[in-house]
Amino acid sequence: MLLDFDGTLVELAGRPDAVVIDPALKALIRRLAGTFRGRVALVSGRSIAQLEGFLGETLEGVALIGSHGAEIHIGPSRAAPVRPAALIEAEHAIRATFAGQEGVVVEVKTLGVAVHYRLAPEAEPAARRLVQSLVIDNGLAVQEGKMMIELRAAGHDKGSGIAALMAKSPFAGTVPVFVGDDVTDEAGFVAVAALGGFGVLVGAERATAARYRLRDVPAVRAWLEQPA
Ligand SMILES: O=P(O)(O)OC[C@H]1O[C@H](O[C@H]2O[C@H](CO)[C@@H](O)[C@H](O)[C@H]2O)[C@H](O)[C@@H](O)[C@@H]1O
Repeated sequence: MLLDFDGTLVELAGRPDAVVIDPALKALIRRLAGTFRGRVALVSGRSIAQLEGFLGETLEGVALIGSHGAEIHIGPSRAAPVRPAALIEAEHAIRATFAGQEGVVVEVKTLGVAVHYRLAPEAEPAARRLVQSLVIDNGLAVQEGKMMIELRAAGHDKGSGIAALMAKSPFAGTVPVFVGDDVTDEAGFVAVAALGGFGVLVGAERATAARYRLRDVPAVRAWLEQPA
């Protein structure tokens, strides 16, 4: 059972650090880790450090794919690329452009820098122009997201992360199900289908590689709460 985080397990919030982790979510994740005997993973665009910050000990027995597939933790095994040096320059350029612009949030992650304009939608064109101009054969790629655009380490996506996870114990030989809501999740839907499993899109109908759909976060949580 492979689960996206923002917009799937937790409701989207105005700012990246404002998501609400309720006790029921922690209890659900613990229960799933038991039900699926360790074959549960969070698959997020967030860094693993961010996920651990939100969920702490709840993640015991849960595998983690972070940074859009670049970081993979299964038990004691840890894999992640080196942070591209170009991210430092990119962060400076982004901060210089949006300094003092109310509502624009710059999120610095282990392997990326994101510009969020959920609270300042008028900043979207400038954010897109800037981020796209900063990819110049420097190991960075543009990642689209909901009301944000990000520069991140190139060469990975949620599909490659899921494929790597599914090749390892205790996931190898099982059928993957991946639940997600965002464009970054589409590569994951393609990957699980190629492995004989299926994707579940969260949200309104759209063109997708997922086979099934759930309406929203409460619908995901209710589905996962059902007895196995
Ligand atoms: O792959 P995910 O776990 O869904 O992470 C995708 C991005 O989620 C976060 O941004 C989104 O959620 C924020 C908090 O609700 C919201 O303010 C923002 O508009 C959304 O795009 C996170 O901040 C990003 O780093 C993740 O890549």
